[in-house]
Amino acid sequence: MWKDVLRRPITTEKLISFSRAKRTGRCLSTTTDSNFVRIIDVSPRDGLQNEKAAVETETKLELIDRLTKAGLKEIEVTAFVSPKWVPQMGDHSILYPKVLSKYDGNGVKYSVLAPNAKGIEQAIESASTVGKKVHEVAIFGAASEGFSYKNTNRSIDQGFEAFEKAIKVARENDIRVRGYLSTVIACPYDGPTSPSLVAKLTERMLDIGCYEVSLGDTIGVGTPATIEAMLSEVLKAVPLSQIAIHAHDTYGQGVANVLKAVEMGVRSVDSSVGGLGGCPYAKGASGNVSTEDVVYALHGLGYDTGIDLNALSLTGSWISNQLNRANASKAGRAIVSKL
Ligand SMILES: CC(C)(COP(=O)([O-])OP(=O)([O-])OC[C@H]1O[C@@H](n2cnc3c(N)ncnc32)[C@H](O)[C@@H]1OP(=O)([O-])[O-])[C@@H](O)C(=O)NCCC(=O)NCCSC(=O)C[C@@](C)(O)CC(=O)[O-]
Repeated sequence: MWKDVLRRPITTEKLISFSRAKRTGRCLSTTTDSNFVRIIDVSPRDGLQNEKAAVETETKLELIDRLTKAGLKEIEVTAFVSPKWVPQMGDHSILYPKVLSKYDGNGVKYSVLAPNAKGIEQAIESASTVGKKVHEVAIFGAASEGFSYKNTNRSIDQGFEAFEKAIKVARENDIRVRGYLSTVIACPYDGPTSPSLVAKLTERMLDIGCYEVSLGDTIGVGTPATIEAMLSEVLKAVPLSQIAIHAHDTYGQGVANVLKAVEMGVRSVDSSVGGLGGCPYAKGASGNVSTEDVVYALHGLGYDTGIDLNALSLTGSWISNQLNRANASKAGRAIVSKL
């Protein structure tokens, strides 16, 4: 029956209703009407993890402080991954307690990335040194075997075994778990990714206990057309409210891809101030889509993000100077030049 319905011309709005109805068994008639888009700034983690020169913990803390003051409500601050794999995140146990002791209770979510139970246990341990709890953990898997092995030394299925153990630890400690699924458009090692595999793995991540899955175009090769094709398939399997988009800007498509996802009803967007970022294990990947560019476009379309674009742009300019690199955000550069 679903195949018959989907063969007919269909609007995005209808598609989303069908997707929800299929999963929930109820018939819903409208798409999301929310005007608010959640922005999850991942620059202290995804943005910095690939920097060759060591970035001082104090610099990371100031970045987090500036993002907080610019109105970000969700910031991914570090990764409890093996420091042998990602040395740049090796200061997680110093940084995270400092973040929690300064900001815990201010209404902002300071989340961390972890690949396994050990990472979550370390995050819990480091938060407990200042009498705090971990705000949220993000686990990460891939929709391609090549990237899964390069990034985490394990197959997709072995990754899920690790996630189940990790989620058990998170549950026992009352910590919400977000999921990342990388290479949802293509993999630098395996080539194009099938949208139906992305849908299957997204559903699997939700089934094991993630509250949301962030779909990552890790190497930024997607276009609005491929993003739409991928999301259309995913939304046949899972509710829109449990999907986020994580775009990289390698081919300059980042904002267009985010807007396509938002047009389709997605209301959770990952981005990185100054367009910082890239994954050390994704050959050819450049920075994340810049938070400034995304916020500028969303505000221009009448969406609300709760973010002060001037303060955000100054933050992008500041961190780019600190890292001695060009500010990759066009909106950020233009805004700062007029301040
Ligand atoms: C998954 C592992 C650990 C497997 O790495 P492995 O070497 O296969 O692990 P292992 O289980 O055999 O253990 C080896 C050693 O690592 C230790 N270990 C084990 N776990 C941890 C941990 N959590 N923290 C610290 N240490 C850990 C473990 O204790 C042991 O220590 P030793 O006995 O040798 O001293 C490794 O591959 C790893 O840490 N990978 C992380 C890679 C990474 O962080 N990549 C970037 C993030 S993903 C990304 O950027 C994409 C995303 C999310 O942004 C979305 C997108 O753009 O698509």
